Amino acid sequence: MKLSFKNIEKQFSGLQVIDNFSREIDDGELVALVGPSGCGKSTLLHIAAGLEKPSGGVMLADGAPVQGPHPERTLMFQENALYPWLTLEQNVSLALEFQKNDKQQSRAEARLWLEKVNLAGFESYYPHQVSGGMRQRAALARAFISHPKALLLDEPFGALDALTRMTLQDALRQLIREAGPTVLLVTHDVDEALFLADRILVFSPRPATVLKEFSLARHEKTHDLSEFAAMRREILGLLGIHAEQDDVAKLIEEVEV
Ligand SMILES: Nc1ncnc2c1ncn2[C@@H]1O[C@H](COP(=O)(O)OP(=O)(O)OP(=O)(O)O)[C@@H](O)[C@H]1O
Repeated sequence: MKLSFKNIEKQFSGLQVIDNFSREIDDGELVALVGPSGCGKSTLLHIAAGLEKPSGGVMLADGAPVQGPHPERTLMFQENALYPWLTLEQNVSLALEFQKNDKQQSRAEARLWLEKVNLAGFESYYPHQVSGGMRQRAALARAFISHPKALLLDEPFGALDALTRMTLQDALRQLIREAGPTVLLVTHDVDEALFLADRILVFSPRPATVLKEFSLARHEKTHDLSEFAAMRREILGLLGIHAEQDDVAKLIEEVEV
């Protein structure tokens, strides 16, 4: 699905959050949105999802104006939104049952998707009985089961520790390769953006405008991101973080773990 942001403006009670944002996101492309907290990244995702209406400009999905939410454009949040009173299988299956699919068939398909995200054997567990990483795996299965044409991911792994985040990034990349949706990814983790994205948009503080765009398409990537060191430094610099500060932040993170 091609997503087109055309001269998007957004204000909330006089607060200008998005200022004339225009970009085309190609079918099957993964674009990461990186920027300071509160600059308006989630607002852009909500506009693409049809949850918020722009104050100006137009949002198009495959050339048609976005009028509201649609299962073709699936949003996934950081805090997994699994229902605590349903098992993992029921949670994943629900995405299909909502679309009036046959219940037994939906359950069978949910089991297949849970297997794809390495959760075979945990179908009848409740969310509180599994780890945060496992809950996000289930949330990924639920996001992919209805074969969305666009996936809108808002800090999907932000609440996880660094190691779990990496294994989830691998799982996400594998699912994307198989299913080929267009993906918009909001992340605070520059390494996550470098690892997953074909393109990175770095935003200014509010109102969000694009400071710089980085293309990473056609790179065969691993978690060893040393070939992107210069780009990483530049992105962090645009965000006002200098390498030494970043190292200190990492050190603090390690000490806290
Ligand atoms: N529904 C809303 N009503 C009023 N103000 C809103 C609404 N949604 C967002 N805002 C405001 O718009 C600004 C941008 O919020 P948004 O969540 O898009 O930022 P963000 O870049 O995703 O931030 P973060 O990285 O911290 O999640 C904030 O000042 C926020 O308070």
